[in-house]
Amino acid sequence: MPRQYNAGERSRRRPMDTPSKPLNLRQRMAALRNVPPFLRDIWRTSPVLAVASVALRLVRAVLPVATLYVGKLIIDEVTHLLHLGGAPADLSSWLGNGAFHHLWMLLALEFALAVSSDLLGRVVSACDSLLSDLYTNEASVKLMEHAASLDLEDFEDADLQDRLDRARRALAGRSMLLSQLLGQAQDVVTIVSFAVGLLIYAPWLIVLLLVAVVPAFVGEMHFNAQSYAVNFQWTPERRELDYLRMVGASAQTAKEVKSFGLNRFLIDRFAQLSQSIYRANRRVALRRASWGGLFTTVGTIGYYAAYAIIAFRTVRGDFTIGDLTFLAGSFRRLRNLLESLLTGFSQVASQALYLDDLFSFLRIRPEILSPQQPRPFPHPIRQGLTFENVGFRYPDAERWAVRHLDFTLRAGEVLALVGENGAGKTTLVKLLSRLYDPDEGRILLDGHPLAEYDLAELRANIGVIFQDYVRYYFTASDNIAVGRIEQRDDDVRISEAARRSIADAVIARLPKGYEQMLGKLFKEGVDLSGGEWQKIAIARAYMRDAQMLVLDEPTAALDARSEFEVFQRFKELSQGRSAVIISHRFSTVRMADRIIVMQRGQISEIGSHKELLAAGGHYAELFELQAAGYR
Ligand SMILES: Nc1ncnc2c1ncn2[C@@H]1O[C@H](COP(=O)(O)OP(=O)(O)OP(=O)(O)O)[C@@H](O)[C@H]1O
Repeated sequence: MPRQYNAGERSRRRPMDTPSKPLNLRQRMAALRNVPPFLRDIWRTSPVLAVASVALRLVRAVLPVATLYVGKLIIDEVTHLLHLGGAPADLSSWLGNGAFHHLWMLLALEFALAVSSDLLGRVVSACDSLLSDLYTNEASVKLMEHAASLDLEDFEDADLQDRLDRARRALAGRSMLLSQLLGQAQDVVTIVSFAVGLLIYAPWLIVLLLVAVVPAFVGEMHFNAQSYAVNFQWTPERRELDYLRMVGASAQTAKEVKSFGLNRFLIDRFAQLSQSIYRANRRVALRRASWGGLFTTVGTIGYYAAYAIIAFRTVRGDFTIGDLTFLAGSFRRLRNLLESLLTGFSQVASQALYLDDLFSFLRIRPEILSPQQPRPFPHPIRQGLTFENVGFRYPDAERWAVRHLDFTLRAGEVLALVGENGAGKTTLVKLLSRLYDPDEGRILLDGHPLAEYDLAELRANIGVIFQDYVRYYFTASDNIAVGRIEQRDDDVRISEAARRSIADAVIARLPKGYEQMLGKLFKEGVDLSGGEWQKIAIARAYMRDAQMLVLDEPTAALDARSEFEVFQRFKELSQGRSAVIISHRFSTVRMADRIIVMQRGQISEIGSHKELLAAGGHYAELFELQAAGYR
């Protein structure tokens, strides 16, 4: 059974979770569910680098407290030596004096700790950056592969384009997330080590500490979520900025933009849009700065309160001078660490929101799939392709693009489709090559629904050249080879395809022949005329052993002689193959075995050129109209 749903249902299959207002705490926390799969992906990227980074960070995490403690011991030792008196006169007597041995040992230890910490830091960042690069590369490939698996319909969906855009940005920015997460883990260990020291000496300082840092954390969480919401809301505009940038400065558009004098319009529109985005960001940035300033001051007050208490208790004789430096240092470091941990956590939480975009994009599943057990594809096709009451409506469209299509494309037959603009010809072609599935009715190939055949095999057997074929900025040879990219190195096949589509004469005139880079994007590229590009594109159809050829306005840009020649060859070569040709030129159309006339998405007439002329209907009217132009 074909899927039956209306356009509304289809657009609802991927509801957009647009955070038009700032997300609440639960939603923000919920995004953290993306962290474990992210870490799993990182682990898979390179277990060796991941282990190295974590292990080295663990070692590095306890170095600060060790350093601070050795510092305390040094100060206590110095104070002790001062009390003993008998200071040495110069450095050499210092070095030789056994009484200073302990002090020297401590200094050497602190030096060793400092050097190790620096070196470990370097190695850790090298590991992180290698791991991030690897992850970004792998995830980008995954993103491309996934995008390639989606349906054409998905690509025509603006919501999906927004999501893809955010997924790409998520990927670009998310490599930092790894260092951040591992840095967080390292900070936790350091914090625990400092907190143990503080707990032994003065447990109440811990409470003071929390009071000092929590406001900053809450503030950060709030503003990070707001930044994300702004980013989310402005995705379509950001995509428009990219688009305007492209239209304003690209080889494809320069000709028209210049002759219409569109630059000012594009630049103004760009400036206006970017200014609006800037204003939205500025609002958040300014509020963040002012609240952030206030919260930091609260933290500083907490620190100095603690400092004053410790100083007072040292004077009272509860602590040594060494303890004073250790405690004040611990408190300051702990505060900074806690603050950065909490800020980091809120950043991780907001990065996790961006990861949501990446993962949710990767979760989108295509609907046009091969069946589990495909039916063997017929070689040759015997009965042909039958449309049974086929209807299709584009997502969110009110109108049916095509409806009640009932006809058979017989094996070996050349069928032409004619009809005015928007009549549904291209839609019909997209349906028969299963770029879309019908919303109504069914399409059968040799009596079985198209969906029962393997998708790749079906497409390999139907060679379609669309009217908006792509001009690849590749060499001439590769431009033809895209019709069957596995045969890219088969020069004979490529030149044969060029001969059939009369692209061989175009290529013969190129300075580097088949190796000539086409288009003006890359160095030494040569541009072609519209008709020349078209001949190259038609050659792609001949690269395939397709049993069915579909040419959607293949000759629109060809001159009269070329068109005639292309069709002569096409007729010769499509012997035994079925073909569908869409054309507005009756000189082409009349060569077909049968002609389907489409009007407003429906078939109004079917027959041979002669039959249709004799019937005196819409076809005859259109034919007369064009013929009159030549008289
Ligand atoms: N991707 C799309 N999304 C929504 N509507 C579409 C889309 N493509 C085409 N349509 C609409 O579907 C109808 C049929 O379009 P189709 O491209 O099949 O016409 P056509 O006969 O090939 O026209 P032309 O001769 O201009 O190429 C038109 O009304 C068009 O506006």
